[in-house]
Amino acid sequence: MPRRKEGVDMDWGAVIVAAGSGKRMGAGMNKAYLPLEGRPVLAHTLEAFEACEAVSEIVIVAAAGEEAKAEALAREFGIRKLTAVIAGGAERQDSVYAGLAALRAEGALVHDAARPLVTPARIAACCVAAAAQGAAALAVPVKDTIKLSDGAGMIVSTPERSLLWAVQTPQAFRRAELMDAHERARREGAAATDDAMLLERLGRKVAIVESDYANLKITTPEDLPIAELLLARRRRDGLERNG
Ligand SMILES: Nc1ccn([C@@H]2O[C@H](COP(=O)(O)OP(=O)(O)OP(=O)(O)O)[C@@H](O)[C@H]2O)c(=O)n1
Ligand SMILES: C[C@](O)(CO)[C@H](O)COP(=O)(O)O
Repeated sequence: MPRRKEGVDMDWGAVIVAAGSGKRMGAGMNKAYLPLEGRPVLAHTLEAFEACEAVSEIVIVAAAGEEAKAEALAREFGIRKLTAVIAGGAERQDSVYAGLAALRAEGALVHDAARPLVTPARIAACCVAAAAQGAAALAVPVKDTIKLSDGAGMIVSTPERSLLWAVQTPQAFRRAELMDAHERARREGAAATDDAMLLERLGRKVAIVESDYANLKITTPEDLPIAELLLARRRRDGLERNG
């Protein structure tokens, strides 16, 4: 059990969800295994959590049939905190739920494998905020003006931009509370594209922790060269993993 960290009064386990099919990337494979600066996207992601002192265990949620591939990758890149590799489900929500069941730590971090530029410092900041406020999520202020549509291509309204945040991962929760929220959503047929939604619908507060725009999600083809450039800039600025 790692020493309790200043400001982080609980131990944290990470659920790294890597069971998607990467349809929008169009690579014909799981984008978690695409090369980024010569190493798989998933390797970059795992290394950040391995390097974060607040994190004591890592569970990888792999696509069915890719469990051995994920485990071999974790071994190749020296991920010693790995405690389980399990099969994900049809939706991201199902994969997170499956990963939570394999986690033991009191605190649960949920992170997209497709966000490889997260840093140990940002992970730790999310843990500190969640330990203090119950739950927290990394996010960045929205830069564009966002429109709500009628679903048929017409603008309906413009939400106040100063109140809008583009939420990222990790998102941090007390594991038992997040598991309960997932179980209630499954019973009630509630779908969620992130985990904070599952607490919001129960009236629970989730704190915003300002992140950086570099913590992008590798989603469409242009995201990989952007991530390469961001990594090169981080290396040039000497930030490496501790930014
Ligand atoms: N059934 C799913 C769907 C997504 N994810 C994971 O959730 C993260 C965010 O999902 P997304 O970017 O949508 O990944 P994909 O579902 O692979 O992308 P697409 O929607 O383009 O197919 C990714 O790390 C992905 O591997 C998952 O574990 N299980
Ligand atoms: C969880 C998330 O990354 C927060 O922005 C996002 O909702 C994932 O969406 P996806 O469609 O599953 O990539």
